[in-house]
Amino acid sequence: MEALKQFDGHYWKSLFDSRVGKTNWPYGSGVWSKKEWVLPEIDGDDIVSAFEGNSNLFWAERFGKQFLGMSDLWVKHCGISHTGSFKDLGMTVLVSQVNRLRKMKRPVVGVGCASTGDTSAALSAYCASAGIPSIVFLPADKISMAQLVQPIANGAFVLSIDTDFDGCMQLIREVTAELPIYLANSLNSLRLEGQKTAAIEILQQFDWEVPDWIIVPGGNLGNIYAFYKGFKMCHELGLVDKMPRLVCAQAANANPLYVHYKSGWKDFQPVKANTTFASAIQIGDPVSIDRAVFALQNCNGIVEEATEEELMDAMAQADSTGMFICPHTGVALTALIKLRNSGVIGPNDRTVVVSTAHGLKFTQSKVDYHSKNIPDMSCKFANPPVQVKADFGAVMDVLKGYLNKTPKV
Ligand SMILES: N[C@@H](CCOP(=O)(O)O)C(=O)O
Repeated sequence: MEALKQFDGHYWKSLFDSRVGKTNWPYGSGVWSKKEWVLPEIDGDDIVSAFEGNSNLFWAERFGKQFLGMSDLWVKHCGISHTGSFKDLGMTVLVSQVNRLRKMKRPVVGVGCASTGDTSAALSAYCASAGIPSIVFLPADKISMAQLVQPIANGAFVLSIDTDFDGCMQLIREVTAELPIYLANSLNSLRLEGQKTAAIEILQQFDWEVPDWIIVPGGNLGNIYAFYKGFKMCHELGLVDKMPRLVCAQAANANPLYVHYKSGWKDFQPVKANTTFASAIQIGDPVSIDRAVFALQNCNGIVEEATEEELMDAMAQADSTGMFICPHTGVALTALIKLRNSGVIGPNDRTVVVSTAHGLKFTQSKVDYHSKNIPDMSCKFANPPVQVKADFGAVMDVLKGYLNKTPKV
């Protein structure tokens, strides 16, 4: 009891030994003694930090080395922003322009968009901030709860329509042709002017050295063109001496660009987009198809696709290295894995994967995966919580089993 009062650690060690047995305990006894807890000095290589300085650029060291044998893999987290996706970059430009138009007494009664969740979140937030009415068309039951609540909370006029994103897009185009509602989807080039700044920022973050590869998830396809535009502008200004190669990554369940690419860019055909965990890119008839094809053709680009199992496994693997990404970034990482495995992307190629939205918008799919609650998916990287009685011995037994399986330092 004296030891317990002093709380010097030895009490806990002896209790542990008596419950689970000394012999299997892999660590030295010193780990429990107070003097071992004097902190050693650390040097720069020891520092565990997600981001370089203040930026949203993450060196994916563990994911790159452990899973792909890569030394120079980076993730650009565009979802670490006000509404949690890259859409903020373009929407601030567009809504600012509308603000100006309204001050000039131009007849703009509101701003509207069709959305799979992120565009509507950004539009509604910036409009609310400026006091401009926003109108959003959402496909009923096809976006995450976190995304649905964003425009609702921001006071947008939300129409939940019994169709898919392509149906909503068609409707908002017809409506904005009739009413003075300003269309905020990415066919509006103001959006792309904002989004292209992510490319410029990447170059700045690498001190104007051009990465070899940029991998971007693609749905409505405005963003792949925005990245092209940003890199192209810097190239033409002489800030950099070459273009990176762009890879557009699609979900196999919504892959019109991939099919088009595989056909050698023959006639484009829209597809019926099937349900995908990458719900923000569940789009079969992308509005920016021509611009995306132009961009990819002009930078020796590639299109890849990811099955549901591939994208969920890639997301889980990335999360296990501390990333907590969205399923769309899982699509982009799958493209990377495929291109790395086929040798197209080399071990030392500087590669940037664009993470488009915050993982917290997609917790349900992560919960389903880690609960192994997805039909026809083995969920091989699932990490379900362990149910255990509120009893010291039971907890210690479970911990012993776990610690015996973990790599020893
Ligand atoms: N994924 C998008 C779909 C619409 O995109 P946009 O960039 O063309 O406006 C979304 O979040 O709504």
